[in-house]
Amino acid sequence: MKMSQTQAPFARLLDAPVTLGDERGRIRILYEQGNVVLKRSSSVQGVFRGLHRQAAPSLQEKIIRVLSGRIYDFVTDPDDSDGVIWYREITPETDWVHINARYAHGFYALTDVEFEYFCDGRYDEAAEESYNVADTLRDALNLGAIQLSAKDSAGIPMSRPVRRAGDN
Ligand SMILES: Cc1cn([C@H]2C[C@H](O)[C@@H](COP(=O)(O)OP(=O)(O)O[C@H]3O[C@@H](C)C(=O)[C@@H](O)[C@H]3O)O2)c(=O)[nH]c1=O
Repeated sequence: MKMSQTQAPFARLLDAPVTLGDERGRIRILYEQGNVVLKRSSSVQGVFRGLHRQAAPSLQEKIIRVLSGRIYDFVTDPDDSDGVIWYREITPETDWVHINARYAHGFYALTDVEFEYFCDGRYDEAAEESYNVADTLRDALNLGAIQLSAKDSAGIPMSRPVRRAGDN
């Protein structure tokens, strides 16, 4: 990976080796070494990314945070037929949040948002499962317009109860 050494011995993340943009915003891969990847995505208000999960053996643990803006973050265990979709609000004041690899994960941008996430496990598009929960969330949370990518629109439709984490 290309690093600046202008203030050796400190290295700085230089031009991201991969920048992927679309109408929702962009993804930058800031660091990738072995199974460890650090990514940052920007999304405009109203974008929903997810729900995504990578199937075994391409499991992916994630540690996420919000750098600016606010999101509703969502997880559900697709293998639990009685499962619910859990959500919580995450802002820059929230600490890093761990997302277990068994969960399908996604978020809704309540404002324009910069989202950063560390993945233990490489990106494997062929192993990715995508669940479309847009209608479910629109009904449950009154979210208004939801902007999805074509890929996420084609995800498996999923309808489950939606619960705020911490509520029983
Ligand atoms: C995430 C990612 C995407 N891509 C490519 C695939 C595609 O052409 C383009 C956009 O990909 P996506 O639409 O899947 O990007 P995105 O919707 O931002 O996907 C992310 O969503 C959040 C909720 C997560 O939990 C992440 O793990 C990841 O799945 O970028 C990579 O090459 N590497 C990556 O690591």
